[in-house]
Amino acid sequence: MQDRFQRHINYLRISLTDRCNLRCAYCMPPEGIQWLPHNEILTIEEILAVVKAGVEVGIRKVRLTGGEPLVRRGIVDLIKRLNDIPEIDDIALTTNGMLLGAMASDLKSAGLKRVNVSLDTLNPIRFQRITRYGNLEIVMCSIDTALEYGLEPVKINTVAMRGFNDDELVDLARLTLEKPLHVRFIELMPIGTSDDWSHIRFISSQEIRELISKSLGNLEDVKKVTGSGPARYYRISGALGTIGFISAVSNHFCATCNRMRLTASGQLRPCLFSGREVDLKQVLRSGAGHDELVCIFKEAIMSKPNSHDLTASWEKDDRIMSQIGG
Ligand SMILES: Nc1nc2c(ncn2[C@@H]2O[C@H](COP(=O)(O)OP(=O)(O)OP(=O)(O)O)[C@@H](O)[C@H]2O)c(=O)[nH]1
Ligand SMILES: C[S@@+](CC[C@H](N)C(=O)[O-])C[C@H]1O[C@@H](n2cnc3c(N)ncnc32)[C@H](O)[C@@H]1O
Ligand code: SF4
Ligand code: SF4
Repeated sequence: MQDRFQRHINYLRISLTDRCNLRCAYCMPPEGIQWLPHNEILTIEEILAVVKAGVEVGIRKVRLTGGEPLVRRGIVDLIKRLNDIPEIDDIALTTNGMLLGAMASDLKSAGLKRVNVSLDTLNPIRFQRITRYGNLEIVMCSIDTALEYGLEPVKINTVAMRGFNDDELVDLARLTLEKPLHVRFIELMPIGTSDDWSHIRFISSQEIRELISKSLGNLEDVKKVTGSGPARYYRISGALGTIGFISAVSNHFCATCNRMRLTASGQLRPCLFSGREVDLKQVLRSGAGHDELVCIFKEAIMSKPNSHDLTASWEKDDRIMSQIGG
């Protein structure tokens, strides 16, 4: 359905858990956060009830995220059951890649269509520094496994950070020359937990683009890479994959926003950067039926804000990506 600003809303991002097996420095403190108790997380049945209500108001694409969605028990079963909903035509996953290699076969058989894998550096020491518990080799193998199983398009999410990976952005872009990968550079957003990883490290998409085209030549426009997100895509001449830019800060894409979010604790959230949420968990647990859920979903879509300007609210926020469902 359309919201008040004539945007077509068809995409639901579902956070399966606030937990994670890594602690990326820009996302979480080293000790982690206060995890939600299990009974405060939506069950698989409850998630499915929300998706079925979403389908009635036009949801056709779902993305499973978190926290780290692959640490959530029952994810394979959930994907199978999402795949059984005829109206859902795209089931995607955003993951840090640590468990993806081992699970790729089951995920594919269950009906997962494609994956986006986070990868901020190609240097093993830096990788461990930024993720604190991650292992670069495992993640690189997972990316190859995802390609082998046809979980395509395989997209790589790279947060660009000055003084951390700005000297590697060209090498990351080069990954697209030999493999059909879609490497997306994401602008660092001011919602992490540490001042060391805040606006002082911000690099704009335009600066990254200039850096890459200086080294690798002109970037050709690419019209479409399968997906529902806000990235703009380009190709290095002759490359198998593409390069994308997610300019959440310098050039927000709210005018074409197509999404709603469901947090792990069951809040339906119309906008990543607006605290307004509807408590669906309470509604579900007080015995609401399908029609009531559909009504609430509709109202939440109609309450989506026009936009959110991150440059105007650069101050640190209490909420972090893994809690909202990044
Ligand atoms: N400002 C803003 N940023 C978003 C939003 N959704 C995703 N992002 C950013 O884009 C990054 C990549 O998102 P992904 O989870 O890989 O998914 P996507 O780009 O929406 O998905 P596809 O294009 O369908 O593959 C996220 O980590 C966020 O940094 C949004 O609604 N608003
Ligand atoms: C919150 S994670 C959840 C899914 C999974 N754990 C992963 O890392 O892919 C989703 C994406 O958000 C990005 N992210 C987290 N904090 C961010 C920030 N402050 N600015 C920009 N992107 C951020 C991560 O790099 C990752 O690509
Ligand atoms: S970015 Fe993803 S992998 Fe890294 S700490 Fe946040 S939720 Fe975990
Ligand atoms: S900031 Fe809000 S309105 Fe803008 S693209 Fe993200 S979710 Fe949509």
